[in-house]
Amino acid sequence: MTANSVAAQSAVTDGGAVLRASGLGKRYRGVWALRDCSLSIPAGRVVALVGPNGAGKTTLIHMIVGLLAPTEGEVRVFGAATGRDRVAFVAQDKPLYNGFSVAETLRFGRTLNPGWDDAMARRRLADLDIPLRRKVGALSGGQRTQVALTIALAKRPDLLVLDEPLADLDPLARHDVTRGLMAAVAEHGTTVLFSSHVVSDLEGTCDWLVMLNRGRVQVSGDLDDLVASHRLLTGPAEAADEIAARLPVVARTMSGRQASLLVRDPAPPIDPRWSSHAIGLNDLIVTYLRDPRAGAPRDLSAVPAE
Ligand SMILES: Nc1ncnc2c1ncn2[C@@H]1O[C@H](COP(=O)(O)OP(=O)(O)OP(=O)(O)O)[C@@H](O)[C@H]1O
Repeated sequence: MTANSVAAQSAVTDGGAVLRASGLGKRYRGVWALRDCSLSIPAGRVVALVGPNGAGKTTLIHMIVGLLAPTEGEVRVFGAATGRDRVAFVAQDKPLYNGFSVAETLRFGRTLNPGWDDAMARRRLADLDIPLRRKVGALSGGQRTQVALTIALAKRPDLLVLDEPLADLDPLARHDVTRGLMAAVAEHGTTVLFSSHVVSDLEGTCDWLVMLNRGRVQVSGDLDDLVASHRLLTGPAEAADEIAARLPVVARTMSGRQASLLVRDPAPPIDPRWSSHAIGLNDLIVTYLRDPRAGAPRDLSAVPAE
């Protein structure tokens, strides 16, 4: 059995999860950057990892791709704790050789990666009007991102991990990048995990959401399930405590005699003085991120535990 077929076998035996973290934690000089991180990601998803600055996103990503060793717990990728040959990673600063031309960068990639798809890489760069002769150091920030992303895609990975790929892109380029990611998933079943602050770009792009806040997982789950499982309840402020005692309240805001409660898995019927509304993705994310204590550290994953 080859290494790849062992890994593929492992992916199947890991309950269909491409990635599974259990009690994962990282401490830097006595301070926890990430703690008690347990989650699993099914294959073929586009996963958005969101969280405020310093939430632990890069730390989690670096442990996933094998650049950092956990202080506690473990993360398994395709069922294995080590070995990341089916993973491509684009780091936040998109490290490329400035002195190389784009063509030389592609040649370098082809030399290093046995499964390299050169035709796709050239086609993609031509579609993006990025000249192969241009030195990488002379490209714009957005063009560098596109070159780094093209190299990652040309490796034909089963898991593509990107740390803030959208940060230095204009709205059109962000759209192109997210469309490219979705096409990779559709064509090759690649699982994509990317961190982002650009919450407005997530809708219509990702279908799985992981929210980190102050080193803890607030939420991890299917995007549609998450949106459907939350409701915004509005009603008289004096009855808010009574509702909060019965239902899992994620966040509450008071305005005069009116209270608004974001509730997870609300069990009807509720007090008839209260009304219940659906909540959009952006409002849901912002509400969680505003309160680091919101949301029990719980995995909504559909992937069964081992
Ligand atoms: N090498 C390091 N040494 C010490 N502390 C670190 C180190 N790397 C990260 N940290 C700390 O760990 C915490 C999480 O950092 P991390 O870079 O993972 O967050 P992030 O969510 O990616 O942030 P951002 O959105 O700003 O990129 C922060 O408090 C950060 O200061």
